[in-house]
This record gives sequence, C-alpha cells and structure tokens, in this order.
Amino acid sequence: MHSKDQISHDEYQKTADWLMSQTKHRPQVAIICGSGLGMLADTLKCQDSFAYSDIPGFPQSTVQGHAGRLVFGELKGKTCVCMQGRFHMYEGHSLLKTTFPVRVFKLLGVETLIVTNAAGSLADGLQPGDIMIIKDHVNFPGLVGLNPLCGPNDDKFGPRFPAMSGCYDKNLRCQAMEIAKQLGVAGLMQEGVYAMVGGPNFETIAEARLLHRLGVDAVGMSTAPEVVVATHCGLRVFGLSLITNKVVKSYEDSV
Ligand SMILES: O=P(O)(O)O[C@H]1O[C@H](CO)[C@@H](O)[C@H]1O
Ligand SMILES: Nc1nc2[nH]cnc2c(=O)[nH]1
Repeated sequence: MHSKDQISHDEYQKTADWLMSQTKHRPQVAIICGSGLGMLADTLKCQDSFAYSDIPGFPQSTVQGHAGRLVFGELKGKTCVCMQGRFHMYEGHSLLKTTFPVRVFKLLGVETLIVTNAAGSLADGLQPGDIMIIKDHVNFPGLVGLNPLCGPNDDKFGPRFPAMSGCYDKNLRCQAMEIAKQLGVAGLMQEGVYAMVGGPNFETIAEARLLHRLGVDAVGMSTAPEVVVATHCGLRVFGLSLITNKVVKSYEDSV
C-alpha cells in the first residue's frame, strides 16, 4: 500500500458532512446493490438521490448495471441509504476506495449494512434465480494481503486486528430464513459461503473445481472488502447473493 492510497478520517467526515447538509434523512440501514439489483433503490419512499460524480470524495462507478447513485429514503418504515452501483477492485480502484462508502455510512449513523451481489454457483443445490444468504466468506485477495485494512490503522474506526468469525450476523440470517418461510419462498433460499476473487475474468474449470473443493458455494468479485471494513467499524452485516449462473466445473460442459 502506498501512502497516497491512504484516506484520512477527515476525508470520510467531509463526505458525510456534505451528505448530511444535502438531505434530512438519517439512515439506520445501508444497502449496497449488486450487479443488476439497483432497482431495489427505486422502491424507497421520499427519495433524495445523488450522482456519485456530485458527491465530494466519492469514487466513480464504471461497470454496466451499476447506475452510480446514492439514494436516501424510507423502506418499510426504516430510513435507508442505497448504493445503486458499487466499486470493484478490477475497475482499478484501491481497496480503500472500493470501501469508502462503508465508512461514510458509519459516520452517517448507520448501524446495519446489507450487502447484495450477483454470483456464480458452485454448489449443486444452488440454481440460477436462487438466493444465497451469506453465512461466511473466503476473501481470496485479503488472504494474500489485498485488504483495505492494510496500512496504518484508523483507531477511530476500529482495532488493528478485528475478529471476522461472526461477521455475518446470525440473528439477521435466522430472521431472513423465517421471513422467507412466511413468504413461501424458502425453497429458493439457503445459506452458503461466498468467495471473492479478483476478476474480471470468470473462473477456469480448474479454478472452479478448487473453489468447490474448498467449500465455496458461490463466487463473485466484490462484497468481502466491504464486509471487512464494516465489521472493523462495528456495523452489523447481512449479505445476499443472487445466483445468476452455474460456474462450469466439468470439461464435458465447457464450450
Ligand atoms: O458483485 P457484484 O457487484 O454484484 O457484481 C458481480 O457481477 C459482475 C460479473 O458479472 C462482477 O462484478 C461480480 O462481482
Ligand atoms: N467470479 C465470478 N463472478 C461472478 N459474478 C456473477 N457470476 C460470476 C461467476 O460465475 N464468477
């Protein structure tokens, strides 16, 4: 990590102060919308929305399916802020930039972060269209030192060595499954392990087999750094992967 990649506490604070000067909403919940899932933000009532390009200090989204807007509003009686578009490492952002909004959310007073993503399935029981409640993750970039928490620790946000063993809140996972049962959609949902890889290419068959043998149920190119930064600063996290495709694991199935 280079010192030019560091972001000072003041920079996060300036962005949070600017947002608080532009909207009366004070969100308790932040939602990061994954690829193709941005329409969730459109359901918020009493919206105030801001293009990322207008928000001081905010990175810019470069990926199709990520509108690049921060939307504040009410969802089922809770004040929320939604990211319509996230930042990925493969776009060329530093990991601190990809997770910049999470610390801004913390400074806005957010207590719960909901992360969503589009992911490929490795588990035989997860089909396209299913939803995986993330119970844990394997942060492949993080395991080799590509971690937003590398560099000087900002003690105002959290400790040098944060625990990650409970980073996907168990109560929220149980509640989600209960609600899915009540709605009659429990058959489409199951818990599983998400792995983040760097991308932007999809997996080779050998890589897919390796991930499967390691116990990974779904794979994508996001989420883990956001969850690490959120857990570091004490946010409660809930995560969902929308399964968009089966990852090819067999040479017979390859084209
Ligand atoms: O994780 P989200 O942002 O949903 O996007 C997923 O979809 C893209 C690939 O189609 C990758 O960016 C992958 O991570
Ligand atoms: N790495 C990876 N990311 C995805 N995002 C959506 N599908 C996939 C996939 O199959 N692999």
